Amino acid sequence: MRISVSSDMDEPVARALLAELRERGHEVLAYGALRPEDDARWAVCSEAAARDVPAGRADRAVVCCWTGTGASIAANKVTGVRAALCTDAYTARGARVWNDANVLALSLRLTSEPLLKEILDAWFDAEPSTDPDDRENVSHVTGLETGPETDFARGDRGERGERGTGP
Ligand SMILES: O=C(CO)[C@H](O)[C@H](O)COP(=O)(O)O
Repeated sequence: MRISVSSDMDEPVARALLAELRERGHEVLAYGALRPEDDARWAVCSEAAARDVPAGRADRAVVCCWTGTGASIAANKVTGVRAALCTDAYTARGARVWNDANVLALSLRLTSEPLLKEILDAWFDAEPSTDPDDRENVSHVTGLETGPETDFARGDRGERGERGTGP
């Protein structure tokens, strides 16, 4: 696969991520502090890496910052991106299976190199669920990017449940 990778900090685990992806046979496009002269602000480099996915320049992206939060927020603002901040392998697997996440966000602070490998194993091994309920959730999230607020989100009682009717 071709993977876009960004980090706002030139940390050992970010370098390990590049090396690990290349070791696994992926082509890597680096952004931010991982590329000379690039803009390393977390908002900017995360956006740049994430944009490669819906644009077809990359199959997936991995965006990193110290907490992982800013990188995931920036990536999720890009239309067509479903970015998931993952701090363990179970979450990374779930992000692929249930969320069909196409961007992985990582915390440089929390991700050790052994944990990084576990997260990448889970992230690349898992496939999106074909369960109709899971696909409907993914479609719903995709629709939020441009669509109007749904009755369900407004809290109207619908056939799906009672959300919004509590105290
Ligand atoms: O975790 C982050 C954003 O979510 C950043 O990595 C952290 O805030 C450091 O950024 P800066 O060097 O710009 O202060």
